[in-house]
Amino acid sequence: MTHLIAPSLLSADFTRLGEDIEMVNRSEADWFHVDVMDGVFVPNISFGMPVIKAIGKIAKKPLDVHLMIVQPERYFDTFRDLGTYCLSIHAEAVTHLHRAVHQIRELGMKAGVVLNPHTPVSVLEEIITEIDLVLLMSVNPGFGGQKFIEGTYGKIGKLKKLISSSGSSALIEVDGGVDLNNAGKLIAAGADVLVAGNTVFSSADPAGTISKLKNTVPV
Ligand SMILES: O=C(CO)[C@H](O)[C@H](O)COP(=O)(O)O
Ligand SMILES: [Fe+2]
Repeated sequence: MTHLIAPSLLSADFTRLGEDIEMVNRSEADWFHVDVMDGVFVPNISFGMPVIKAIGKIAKKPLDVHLMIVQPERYFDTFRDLGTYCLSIHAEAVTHLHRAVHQIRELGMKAGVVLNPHTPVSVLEEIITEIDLVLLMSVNPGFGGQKFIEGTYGKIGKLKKLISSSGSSALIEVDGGVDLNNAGKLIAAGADVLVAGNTVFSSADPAGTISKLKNTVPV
């Protein structure tokens, strides 16, 4: 499978969000990455249901929702109703991860588990065959435009080993500080999905940058 690109709307220009969404619709991007922050799990608040509802009305590509909230189980139904394709929850935010991922799948969504930079891949050992995606944070969550953590390459390698040795078909997504310099190395390490916020939306040619990310070759 060729890698997928998921532009993060966190870095979009909210005064012209509709235009930025239309740009992504027309671009070579595969998914919309939607970052939901509650000011408790992470030290920032992003946007909530009315904004996501508006995004869903015009987005023509699947919504890849990254929940950075405590007790995410409270909102699984709501995110399904908002048209979420893949719902990712932090391993650090739930006590009963197994129950939570099954609830997500039973609602008809793909289930993703997110790991903060300090959380080892080994926490997924007993659940890797029951999830659709692992989202590795390559920055500490909460803000766009942060510096990529270099240890992520090694973590992707460990995750790849766990996935292949278990027979899991989970995708590996990398989120935070992804740019045109590290994309090729991330794909070579085994990343299937690259999230990019600042790199896309602060560029002079966002659609062109998405195209460059999409056509990046492993190095
Ligand atoms: O989850 C996130 C932050 O918590 C964002 O998806 C991520 O930071 C993307 O932004 P950038 O590419 O600018 O780093
Ligand atoms: Fe994210």
